[in-house]
Order: sequence, then C-alpha cells, then structure tokens
Amino acid sequence: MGTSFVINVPATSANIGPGFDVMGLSLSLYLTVSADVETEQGSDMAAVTTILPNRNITLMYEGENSGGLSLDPQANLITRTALYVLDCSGIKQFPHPTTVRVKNSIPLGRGLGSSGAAVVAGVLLANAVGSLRLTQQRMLDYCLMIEHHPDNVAAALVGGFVASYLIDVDRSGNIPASEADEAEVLQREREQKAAAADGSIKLPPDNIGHFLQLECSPKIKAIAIIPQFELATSKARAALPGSYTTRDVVFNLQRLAVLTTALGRETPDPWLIYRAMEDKVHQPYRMHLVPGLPEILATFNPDNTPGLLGICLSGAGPTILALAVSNFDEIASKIRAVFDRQPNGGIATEYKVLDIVGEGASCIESLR
Ligand SMILES: Nc1ncnc2c1ncn2[C@@H]1O[C@H](COP(=O)(O)OP(=O)(O)O)[C@@H](O)[C@H]1O
Ligand SMILES: N[C@@H](CCOP(=O)(O)O)C(=O)O
Repeated sequence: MGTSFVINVPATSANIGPGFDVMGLSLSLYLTVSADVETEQGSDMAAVTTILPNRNITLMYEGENSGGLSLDPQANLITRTALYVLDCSGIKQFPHPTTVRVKNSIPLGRGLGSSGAAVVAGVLLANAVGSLRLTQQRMLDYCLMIEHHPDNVAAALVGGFVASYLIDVDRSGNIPASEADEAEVLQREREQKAAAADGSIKLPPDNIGHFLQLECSPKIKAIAIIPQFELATSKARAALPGSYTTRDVVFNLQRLAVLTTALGRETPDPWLIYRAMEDKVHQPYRMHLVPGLPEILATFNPDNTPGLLGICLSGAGPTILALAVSNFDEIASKIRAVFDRQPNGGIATEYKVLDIVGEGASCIESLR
C-alpha cells in the first residue's frame, strides 16, 4: 500500500529572439517523473532519526542521454532539488521509502529547457512526497533559487507563452547575481548550510518571480531543429558581454514589445513576427558556438520560406526554433540542410514539430 505521484513537466524554448531571460514557450515534449511512496512500510516522518545514505530514494532513469546522468539522489538534479526543498521545510530525507522513475524525452543541453524542467520536477516532487502544500508562486520561488533566469522555469511551471521577471533581490537576500549553473547553486546552498552555526538552510525570499501568460495563436507550431551536440547553458552564457550599447538594448526592447502581442493575433502576420524575433543581445555572441546559425538567421524569411513566421536560437542553443503556420517538414528540411553542409562532414540533426501547450507542470496523485 502506498501513494503514487506522476509529475509531467513540458520542455521550453526560452528567449524567442529578443526576450533574453524574459520569454518562454512551453512545448509538447515532456519530462515525466513517477514516484511510488511506500507509506505502509516506511517509518513515520516524525520518527525518522537516521538519515539514510540514499535519503530513502531509489532512482531510475530512461530516455535522453540515459547513460550520462547520475543516479545518486544527492547528485541528480531532480532529486537534489527535491531534497533541497524538503530540507527548507526541515525534512532531511524523503519521508517514506520512494522509488522515483524518470522518463525524459527532453534532449539535454540543447536549449529546450531540460535543466529547467528537472528543477520544476524536483520542486513538484518535494511538494508531493513531503505534503508541503506549496502554492504555485512559492514553487516558482524555489525554482528561481536554483535556476536564476525565470524564462524556462516560469514557462515550464505555468505553461503557454510566458513573460516573466525576477525581483532584483539585494545581495544579502539570497538570490546571488551570478551565472552559476543549477548544480553549482545547490552545492553552494549545501556549503552555506554546513557553515551555518545552527546548520539551517536559507529559504528563498517570497514572491521573487512574477509572470504573465500571453496569448499565442493556436495556428502556430514550434519546429525544433536539434543538432546532435550539447551546449551547456553556462558556456553559452559565459559568451555574453558584460554591457551593451543603448542602440542594441533599444533594438531588442522595440521588438520584444511587439512580439508579446504579435504571436497572439488570430491570423499571425509573418513579417511583423519575423522582424520582432530579431535580437542583438544574445544571438550575435553565440554564433561561434553553433555552426550554421549565422547562415540560418540570415537566409530564411517569410518570403522565401512559405509558412515561416520567425526563427531564432532556442534558449542558449544549439537548437533552432522556427515558428510556423504551415509547411513544417519543408521548413525543417531547409534548416537541416544548412547543418548538413557544415565543414568536416556536417552536423547531424533531428527535428520535432511541437505544439505550444497551454498547460504547464502537473502532478497527479493516486492510491496503490
Ligand atoms: N532529466 C534530468 N535529470 C537530471 N539532470 C538533468 C535532467 N535534465 C537536465 N539535467 C541536467 O541539466 C544539464 C543540462 O542543462 P543545460 O546546460 O542548462 O541545458 P538545457 O538547455 O537542456 O537546459 C544536464 O547536463 C544535467 O546535468
Ligand atoms: N535565457 C537563457 C535560457 C537558457 O535556456 P536553455 O534551454 O538553453 O537552458 C539563456 O539564453 O541563457
């Protein structure tokens, strides 16, 4: 006898051109985390005195990069996030023996929000197994404590076409202004906790991320052209400059303001969207990390590629995101051909035609 939870979290495409660290789209490609909790056999949460080495978790994984991820619950991003959230509520391990099965269809390190989805899944997992009753807003706080840019996690948590910002918490207020990746952030939390005189962990400040779900025409699909190489988000962030010209910032602000409503029009205007998806803040500095990207951005447009609305780097890359209303396979073929033509035998790609899904992360509970 026990309880089962099935958590589904969508992939996301962040930035959508000019909305660096602001915009995200949730996509019909999922990370699924199933947790079977043995409530009958396990000891009562209050009675747990010994911290088990595996924190009461058996972890299994299948799907993308199945050989490459740690199954150590204290190293794996999903369970490590869950343990951090439980710890913030004074719970040192999973309250009951729990088998966690991960099925992941989101390619890792490709700019489709795999790490954001893992963080969101970890927060939902802790909420479920620890009966924490966290609100969606509080879950977002936890996600942002670990992934410092809100675009992926907000879209993965709430679904749809999402704009978000992070409150500028002061330096003593827990959200460090750093480019550390999720694993480094969790490690730092662990070290700060170990160093704290009372062994306490810092809680995320309240209400640190705000979001708005925007209209997106149901006619629009997302074509993801996914190169077969990984690009760590931290590496792609390290390529960005520390400051920008006023001209480039204004260029992006103008486009971003138009993009927020252009995608919601019932009949999307291809050239309006195409121009509104141009960017001068992150893509120009990431060109060298994605061979083929300069040609792809310079070549395809709504006139020479019917059905295309706009094209950009998905998240930090290397995936290319093309928004379109028709001719999805043809558009994908043209973009893939650019990767095929790259020096030294080309770059292998796969592609997926995805829906923009209105529903974000979910957790379904059942009794066994
Ligand atoms: N399902 C998962 N389970 C555990 N760790 C994951 C999972 N998905 C992603 N990660 C972690 O996140 C890293 C990729 O993050 P990142 O470089 O930000 O790329 P992405 O653009 O896919 O989010 C992986 O190398 C892995 O450490
Ligand atoms: N705004 C971030 C988005 C990273 O997305 P990911 O899917 O590549 O993790 C950035 O551009 O760095």
